[in-house]
Amino acid sequence: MTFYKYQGTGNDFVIVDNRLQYINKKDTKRIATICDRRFGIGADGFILLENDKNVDFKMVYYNADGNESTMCGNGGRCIVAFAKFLNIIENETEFIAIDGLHKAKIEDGLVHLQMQDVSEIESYENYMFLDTGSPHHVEIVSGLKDFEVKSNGERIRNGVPYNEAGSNVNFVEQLSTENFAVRTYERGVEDETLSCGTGVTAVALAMHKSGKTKADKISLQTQGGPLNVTFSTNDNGYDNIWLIGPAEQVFKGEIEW
Ligand SMILES: N[C@@H](CCC[C@H](N)C(=O)O)C(=O)O
Repeated sequence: MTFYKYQGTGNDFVIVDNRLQYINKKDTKRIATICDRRFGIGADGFILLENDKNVDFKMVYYNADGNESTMCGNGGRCIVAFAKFLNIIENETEFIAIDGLHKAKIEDGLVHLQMQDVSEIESYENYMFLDTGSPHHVEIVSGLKDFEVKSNGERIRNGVPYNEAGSNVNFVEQLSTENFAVRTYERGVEDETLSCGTGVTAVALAMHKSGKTKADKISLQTQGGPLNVTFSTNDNGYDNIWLIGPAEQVFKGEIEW
């Protein structure tokens, strides 16, 4: 099996062209081993590019634990770069993922991915919760650089109200009016990753909703580099939401499936 490795601000993925449907998608153990950093290739997630009748392609996303999961924003940006590499698309596309249709474009070397509209943002005393294709807990902390992301993220992800289904957990520090630093504990990786696309999208909307910023173009500094999120507001919430950043092929290889 030929695989490709991509990274988007350090969130890394093994991507396979499965248009001929030769991957056994139920083999959770095999997918988890491929993502294992010591016994496999190593990745935060595994992505299949498949054919779709109506749009350019279909994205199927698995977390590093081998289970199919909800939307991955950085993975979405990486699969757009992969589709261009395979000559399936030029610089604009429409594809389908688990949360629905996504438009995307490649401009000035950056992949712009349109995310689903968001109407519900829950606000609590210490945190906010919203779904940007994947579920995200957003919490402001001070001293983010030295914050214990893994232990706090693990406790929140497994605790009330998320329990077994879990949530991704984002810790945020405001750097300036429209610039925020973010560190994310990812469900399904069960650790901090260097970046999370649906996570920074959730942070941008939560910071706007809570009045921490009035900007509709927000910069997010992840451990793996900068991302931008732009959006419009409407009576119901947020639409025209775009996640913007780099996506790079880092190598290709062959393994036995
Ligand atoms: N890395 C992701 C999010 C992937 C899904 C997540 N781990 C979950 O299970 O919700 C991103 O870039 O959005």
